[in-house]
Amino acid sequence: MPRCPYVTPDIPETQERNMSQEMENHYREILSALGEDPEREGLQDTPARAAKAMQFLTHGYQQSLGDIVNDAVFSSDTDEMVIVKDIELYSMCEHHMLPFIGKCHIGYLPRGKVLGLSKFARIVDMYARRLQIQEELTRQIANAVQDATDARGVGVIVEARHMCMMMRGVEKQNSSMKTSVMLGDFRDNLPSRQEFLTLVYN
Ligand SMILES: Nc1nc2c(ncn2[C@@H]2O[C@H](COP(=O)(O)OP(=O)(O)OP(=O)(O)O)[C@@H](O)[C@H]2O)c(=O)[nH]1
Ligand SMILES: [Zn+2]
Repeated sequence: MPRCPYVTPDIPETQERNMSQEMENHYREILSALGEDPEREGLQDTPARAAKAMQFLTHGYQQSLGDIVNDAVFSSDTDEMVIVKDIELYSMCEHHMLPFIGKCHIGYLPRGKVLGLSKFARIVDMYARRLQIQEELTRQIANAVQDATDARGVGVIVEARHMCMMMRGVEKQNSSMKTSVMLGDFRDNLPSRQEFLTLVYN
């Protein structure tokens, strides 16, 4: 798959142009299918803009865990729980390709090493900027933190509101979805799980 201009400046320019051009053509066809005139003044640049926006919204496909962690794993004697909460996320569900928007809380119990603070947000973004359902997003984030840190336990909670439930379908404006994944001590050890929930919600 061609790589994305937002993440990898070193990709061949022709590949980048091909992906943009292909998307642009499809957006033009969608506009025609809607009964619109893609050549009218207000829409002339829309296919190109929409293609660029879609490439940005899905740029996680062009990233890998190794790239974003980038060796920012540091030796540490800390063995107490670390929490990073309220990491905002913007994603799109794989069913409707409509946005779901919310936040993510991550906790882990280090085992000899800690992960650079910004990397938690980068991990969230990498998976959020791909198509999936919220449950899978939560699991992918948890597994990535586990892989990067070799922690004794990892907990991840995602809270989000889905546009496919709000703007269309059942049109419920006030419901939100909360998903969690607990690994290691967070799953097996009740006090650790409770400490995580207390630190996140109090
Ligand atoms: N579990 C889960 N479901 C999701 C997520 N995002 C969207 N959905 C649901 O995916 C389902 C798709 O159902 P379908 O019946 O195939 O599609 P639909 O006719 O568009 O469904 P409605 O949304 O009920 O109109 C819907 O119930 C959505 O609410 C998600 O992240 N997790
Ligand atoms: Zn959806």
